[in-house]
Amino acid sequence: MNQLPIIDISPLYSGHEHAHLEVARQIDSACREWGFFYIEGHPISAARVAKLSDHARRFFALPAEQKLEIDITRSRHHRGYGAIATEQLDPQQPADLKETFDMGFHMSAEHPDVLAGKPLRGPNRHPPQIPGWAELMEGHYRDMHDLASTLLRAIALALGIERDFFDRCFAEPISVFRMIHYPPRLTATRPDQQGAGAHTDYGCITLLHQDQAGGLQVQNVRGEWIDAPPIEGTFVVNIGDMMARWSNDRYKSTPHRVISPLGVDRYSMPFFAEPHPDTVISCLPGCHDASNPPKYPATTCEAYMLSRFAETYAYRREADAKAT
Ligand SMILES: N=C(N)NCCCC[C@H](N)C(=O)O
Ligand SMILES: O=C(O)CCC(=O)C(=O)O
Ligand SMILES: [Fe+2]
Repeated sequence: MNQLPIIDISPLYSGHEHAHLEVARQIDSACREWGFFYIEGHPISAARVAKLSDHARRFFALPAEQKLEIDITRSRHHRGYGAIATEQLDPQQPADLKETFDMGFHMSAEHPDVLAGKPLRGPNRHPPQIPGWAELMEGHYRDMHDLASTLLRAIALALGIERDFFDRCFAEPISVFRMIHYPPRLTATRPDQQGAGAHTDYGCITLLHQDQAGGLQVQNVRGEWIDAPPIEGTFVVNIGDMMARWSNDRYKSTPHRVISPLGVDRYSMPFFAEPHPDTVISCLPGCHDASNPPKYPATTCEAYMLSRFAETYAYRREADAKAT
């Protein structure tokens, strides 16, 4: 009831079919009961995580005017730096006390999607001040994509659908890798301001690395907030709203939030796995039958994500209001 499952996924890399099935079964039951679990036995090295953490610290320590050279609110493709209070994940609360760096699947200016002006498509915008930044981040984006794909193949196995079903949907994805810095909580001036307000994620699955500061909380079935404490060497994985919808609510998209610690900075690194924008999100085979018909009309990944972004970003609401 108060303890998220921890799943060792190393058998997914061993090649034995029965071992894959056993891990798939564990992931399936965690997604149905919690929509949240930890993974261990993944291939992302501790050295890689340490390097990324060091880069995050250096980036967020840059002077504000340098970070704002890649301001996400001036990006047509939703990439770059988001200053404190750019996002408001819980509309009942003040905007989030966090700053972010977002990157996506890099597309050059000549790619047909970019030429066509597709909203989430374009080149990444990396800070030039930190040596080796772009190479590290682009390599990590590919590795996180591969890790998400491995988990999605296990989910396909659990659902009894073609093993490469999601691989096809996740070619040229709109997945985002994000770095987040939460400054220490300010109880004196803003006692109610949270690091990240209560929310559910929008996409399919999120793979989160958190540092040792703590502060992530997840809602259990009784609606109580429980801690999801840092566990060295793991990622916290959770289901997003698009996957809940795709799976006809077989899988849960569970509310979570971040209460920033007092007196210490917190750093986290989520990877939001989201498919190709044209992917049709209509009830997955294996998730409906005569007694359990599809609950949601079909939509596309792009239409769904854009509708959700408008809720989170004040600057997008203003832009949308001007446009209409
Ligand atoms: N595909 C993109 N651009 N995703 C951006 C990340 C949005 C974060 C939000 N908390 C979420 O749950 O998705
Ligand atoms: O930073 C964290 O631990 C969680 C962040 C989160 O839930 C999000 O950005 O969607
Ligand atoms: Fe989240």
